[in-house]
Amino acid sequence: MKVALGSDHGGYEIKEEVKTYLEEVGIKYKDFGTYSTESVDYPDVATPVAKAVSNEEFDRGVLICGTGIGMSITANKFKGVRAALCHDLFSAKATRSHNDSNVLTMGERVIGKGLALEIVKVWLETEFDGGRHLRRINKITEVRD
Ligand SMILES: O=C(CO)[C@H](O)[C@H](O)[C@H](O)COP(=O)(O)O
Repeated sequence: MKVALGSDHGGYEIKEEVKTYLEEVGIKYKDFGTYSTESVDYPDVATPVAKAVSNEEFDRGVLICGTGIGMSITANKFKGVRAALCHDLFSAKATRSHNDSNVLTMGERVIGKGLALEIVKVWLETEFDGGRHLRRINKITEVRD
């Protein structure tokens, strides 16, 4: 599995923790920035990460900002991206088994690094259940406004 990782300044500290975790468990990743706590605009980071998942260069994406909301809104504009904002373990597990989410977003101003790492772990480890959930995901793919 290859993970595309990114944050704005509001999610920088947790992004660095996630990198350490991925290294410890031997999961390949690319850090798309940001590389300091200097202020940046979250769409500028969410875009290359979501593109890398959309074009299947990477299997999954993890995006962190202050709330996780801006990252989620941006990432979900990309074809084939199912970004899920998760701040609890139940949602992190359910969004993998039911939604086959391929991008996880979190907010560093909402949760601490301990919970964030637990969320990343369960989200990376949980498989998609398929079945009725696949039918629903296919409907999402086909939705046009
Ligand atoms: O995207 C966000 C909100 O949806 C993030 O929380 C950003 O990190 C936040 O908006 C950044 O705010 P700042 O006041 O510029 O640090």
